[in-house]
Amino acid sequence: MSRIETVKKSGPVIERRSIDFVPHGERHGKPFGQFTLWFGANMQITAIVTGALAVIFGSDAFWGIIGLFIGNILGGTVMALHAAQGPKLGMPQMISSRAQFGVFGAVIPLVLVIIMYLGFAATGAVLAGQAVGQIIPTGHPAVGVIIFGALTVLVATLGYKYIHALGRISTIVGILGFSYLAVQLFLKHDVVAVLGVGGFAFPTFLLAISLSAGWQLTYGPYVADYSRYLPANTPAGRTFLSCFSGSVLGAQWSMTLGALFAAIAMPKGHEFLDGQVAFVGELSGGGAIAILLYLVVVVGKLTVNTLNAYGGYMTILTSVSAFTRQLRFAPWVRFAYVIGFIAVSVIIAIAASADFISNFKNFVLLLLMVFIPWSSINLVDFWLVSKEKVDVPALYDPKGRYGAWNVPALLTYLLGVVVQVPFLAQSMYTGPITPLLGGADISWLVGLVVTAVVYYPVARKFQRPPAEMVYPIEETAAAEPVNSPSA
Ligand SMILES: Nc1ccnc(=O)[nH]1
Repeated sequence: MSRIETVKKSGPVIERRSIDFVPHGERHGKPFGQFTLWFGANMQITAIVTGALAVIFGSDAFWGIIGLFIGNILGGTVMALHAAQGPKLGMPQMISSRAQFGVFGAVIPLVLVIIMYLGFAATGAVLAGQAVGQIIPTGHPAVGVIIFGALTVLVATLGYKYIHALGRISTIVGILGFSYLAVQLFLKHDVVAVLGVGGFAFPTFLLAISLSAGWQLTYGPYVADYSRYLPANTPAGRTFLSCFSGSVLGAQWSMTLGALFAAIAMPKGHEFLDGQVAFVGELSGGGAIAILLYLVVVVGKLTVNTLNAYGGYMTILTSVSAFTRQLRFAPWVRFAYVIGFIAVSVIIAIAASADFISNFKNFVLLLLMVFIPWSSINLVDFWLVSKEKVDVPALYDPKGRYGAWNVPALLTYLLGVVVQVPFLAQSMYTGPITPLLGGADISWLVGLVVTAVVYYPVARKFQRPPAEMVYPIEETAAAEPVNSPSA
């Protein structure tokens, strides 16, 4: 038992748990914490870039903003349905997907998710590194990236409590900074003049919806990680609403700014695209205010990048522990994994910052394709088939209820990936149906719906969910959830 004692000795400063079940006695917090974390995580420059892309790819600013809003609501619903699982599960989302795919089978979506987090961490570090470079000019872009990476390692290593604290800071900083930007935008530019000039076009409207829906869907694999310490009897509706409203409002605010930036900068020749971070500084009017706005950029990116690092390290641990069968990990193990993960992202960021925008768009839409079916299978199983009941010990046992490889689920997953191919609109590949839709990529919607419709009867036939939630043995001795939702 020496391993567990090492964990305990480190005290409460650094989080003790990783992919193991959070006992009811350690549950704390209120659903409102979901709002601030996800609002803060979305008040960031990459969301601004995503909003700008809607206009750059041809949407009128007004219709682009409406399309982005619809996409945020659709994608945000899926994302918050994952979040609402956290208090019940008491553990990270990706380990719970062993309930659908089997203890080894879950490794397939896990590896893809790890690559996605790495990509986000790398692309995010490029932008945040630029902002750090504006605050502390060294002449070497790599220095900003490395400083940002070090900050990410710090917060992700401290863990859950500090990540939520950063979310609260980021919410306040984001509201102040983004309000200032909005005011400057309206004072310096004739914003109303750029609205509605392009008219409505269905393909570009669909594209705007897909961009923001895709943005929200990327949070699915890790959003429940940040609600897993909430008391198990927290009403799912409250977790859902807090998370949903935070993520949708934060993203919509950022994306609206982005769509307007792009609409205004475009006639003068893609200014926003040429240097997103510098554009924000210029809009602020320069000087001390610009420095403050660069700080706003760094804080927003730090929040979401910490989620990438923390979610990334737990996903890697989940994959590794399928084979090693280890259950608990000491804080130094987290530190080692987080540092390894961030080091790789920093190296990619330094090596590959050119052509950032087009790579970013392709990257998000391409990776979405491989885990949209994961999202669909997870949600259908948890909410409709297993009906919120999980056998927690069996998640750690390839010979248990969930087995090693769940072949029906894995085949459905494969189908969910393949069915999207005709609908793809990628720089490397455009599906045969895409031109009929004017070039818009709706593969995400096809993937979500087809996978859900196929998986439901499959799961009804093959899944054997427990009649009641099964907790680890040490928990069953204790009474059921001890904290009230408002504790
Ligand atoms: N899931 C994410 C979306 C956007 N940016 C990130 O860094 N991560």
